[in-house]
Amino acid sequence: MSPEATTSRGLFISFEGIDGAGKSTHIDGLAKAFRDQGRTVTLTREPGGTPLAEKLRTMVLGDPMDPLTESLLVFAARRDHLVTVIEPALARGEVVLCDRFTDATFAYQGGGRGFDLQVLGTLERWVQTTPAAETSLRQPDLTVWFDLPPETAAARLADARTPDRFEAQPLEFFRRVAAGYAARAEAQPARFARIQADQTRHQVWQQLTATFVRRGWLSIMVAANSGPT
Ligand SMILES: Nc1ncnc2c1ncn2[C@@H]1O[C@H](COP(=O)(O)OP(=O)(O)O)[C@@H](O)[C@H]1O
Ligand SMILES: Cc1cn([C@H]2C[C@H](O)[C@@H](COP(=O)(O)OP(=O)(O)O)O2)c(=O)[nH]c1=O
Repeated sequence: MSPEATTSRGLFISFEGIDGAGKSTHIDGLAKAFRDQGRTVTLTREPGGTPLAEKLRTMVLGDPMDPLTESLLVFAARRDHLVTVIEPALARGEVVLCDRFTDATFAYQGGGRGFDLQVLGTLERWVQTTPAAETSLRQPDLTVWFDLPPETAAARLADARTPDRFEAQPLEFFRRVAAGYAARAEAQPARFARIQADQTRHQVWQQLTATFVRRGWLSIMVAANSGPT
């Protein structure tokens, strides 16, 4: 497929998985691949992506709080991020690569913390209903889910960095988070691409690019000439 044959509309792609799954390792390479194809890329993350949302991120990752407070803060950060960064970038026809979005809330606050999924669903509808969304609810066009056993992720993270409030959680917490992701993927299979993330970096990259080439979003040539940065 030639670069010209790929889509040029705005694309909203989120990346999900438990801590240590390998998202950060691959997102920069994907941004470069899209840029090599002439696309403008907005590379962003949640919680965060705006000055206000980054302040909320610092609180969520650092300060003890109850699960409802935590859920309200991540959704407040998301609303600011969505209306000031994501929707305008999509309206300009850009590729938005977002390190985590609402599936993380269902997985971490819902699965990990055991918080009420119906309340999360209500907050999701409030926050992601935007005038610009084609349907009334803004969702990613694709969610790339890095799936791997929590034991493998923990081994990767050991000594890698100072743990935040989530990374410091026991293995059992991440088993519940992983189950939360699996439930979201099962409920919305068309939106999810599951990546077997317990493979080598090269194999993970191959799975990722195949996912994008299959959808006509990356050309085979660009994918073949790129890799994790
Ligand atoms: N396929 C892989 N095999 C082994 N180690 C990996 C792989 N992918 C990433 N890593 C390492 O695992 C750690 C966590 O990866 P990272 O990309 O930061 O995960 P995440 O952003 O999902 O938390 C890093 O030290 C990274 O170098
Ligand atoms: C977006 C989001 C993230 N989180 C958590 C998951 C992660 O542990 C943490 C930050 O995510 P992440 O940016 O992946 O962490 P890092 O930069 O250390 O790789 O926030 C939630 O609990 N709920 C959410 O809605």
